[in-house]
Amino acid sequence: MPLKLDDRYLKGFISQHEYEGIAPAVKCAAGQLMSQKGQGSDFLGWVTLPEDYDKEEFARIKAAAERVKKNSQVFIVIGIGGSYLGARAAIEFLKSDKYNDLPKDTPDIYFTGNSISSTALQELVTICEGRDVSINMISKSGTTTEPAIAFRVFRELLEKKYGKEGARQRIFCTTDKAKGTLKQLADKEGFETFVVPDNVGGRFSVLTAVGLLPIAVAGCDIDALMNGARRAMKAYTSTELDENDCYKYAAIRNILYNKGKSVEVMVSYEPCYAMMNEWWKQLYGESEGKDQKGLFPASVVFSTDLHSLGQYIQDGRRQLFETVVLIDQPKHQVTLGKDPEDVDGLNYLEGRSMAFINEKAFEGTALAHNDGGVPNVVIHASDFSEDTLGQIIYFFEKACAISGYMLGVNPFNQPGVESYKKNMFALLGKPGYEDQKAALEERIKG
Ligand SMILES: O=P(O)(O)OC[C@H]1O[C@](O)(CO)[C@@H](O)[C@@H]1O
Repeated sequence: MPLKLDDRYLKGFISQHEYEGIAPAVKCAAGQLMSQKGQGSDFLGWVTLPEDYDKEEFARIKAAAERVKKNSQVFIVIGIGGSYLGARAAIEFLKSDKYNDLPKDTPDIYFTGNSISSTALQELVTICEGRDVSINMISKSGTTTEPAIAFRVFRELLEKKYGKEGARQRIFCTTDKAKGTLKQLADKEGFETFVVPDNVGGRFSVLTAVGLLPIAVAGCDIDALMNGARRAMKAYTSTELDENDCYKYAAIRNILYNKGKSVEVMVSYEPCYAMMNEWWKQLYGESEGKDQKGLFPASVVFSTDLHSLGQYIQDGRRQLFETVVLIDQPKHQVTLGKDPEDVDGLNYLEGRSMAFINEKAFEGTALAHNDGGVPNVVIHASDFSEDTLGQIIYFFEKACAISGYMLGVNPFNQPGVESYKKNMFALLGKPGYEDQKAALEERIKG
């Protein structure tokens, strides 16, 4: 079943003539994207990736995943941003946010190199003690500090445990096909490598080896994932808004942004979607937040966060709209039984499934938030299958590109992230940053 955008909770916030008003801008953005004439057009490899991905490498990914499944109890995935969020989000969506704790015949999977916390790193080293471990080091640039630090620690751990040759069989590197420190290191040490294509940016890379190897190690069907993405690629081509929910979502975001909404809150009613929210936040935040423009992407999981951020969304500053992703078919059903004494007063729900209760929670919340002045865009997906996930990924990637072009930014660069890196390198005394060091230290002294 294809994704379905439901606009009933936008009534009173967007009128038909506003869709008509923005339609030419959507067409223009789609033209820029599909003719490859817009800004950042060197990074459009993801557009046709579901069809023209490297089939030989895809087979190698599956073979590597089978080897890891057989010889490892723990699989450590090292990467940050687009080099980790998509894989983790997919595994939690398809399997569970409690994947490591549930019974399974695949390795535990841990993600590291996504912070500089020695506490987090050391805890993971402890978890690996006495267990068979393989590593996937992922960095498109091959130079990012956070994963490089973690890789140094885990490479040493594996070499101590298995010897150089043994470790070599257990280390997989996903990086640029030719350049970067990681590629050089992998070639020198003889680690198996997988490629992040030049024309696919980090946040658009989940359907390359970046996401596919960890997802396959978790026992997910990566063929079905690519099939779903391919179906979305074929489905979202019309430039008519009422025929293309992907472009309609991009249009709605821009209509609401233009009338003063500055924060988009991604809402899910499933805890296993929380990391998909994180993946989406990087996708939209890095793509649109530039030139002093862009919606701020935030996220919540309901009903959990209705008991924390719910107050603000209902009643705080009115700069928000919500995008709700609803998964129609839960992975597991739970139905409420009867308590003869009804001490908890829940007998009125006897025989009701939790999915039904969750649905009523959503409907009640959407209406309440509408009453509080918060528009809701709703996107229905049918289930937690690989096929559906492939569609969701492609839907948000393509909508992001269209939306970014409508906003007038280059959706495919991220110049802003360099600022913290430069300062950190200078403060750490990295060669080449000597001039900035003294000035920064002076500012810190105050
Ligand atoms: O894969 P890399 O090159 O290590 O980059 C990781 C992440 O860092 C960023 O470049 C930001 O610094 C993201 O765009 C990217 O997803």
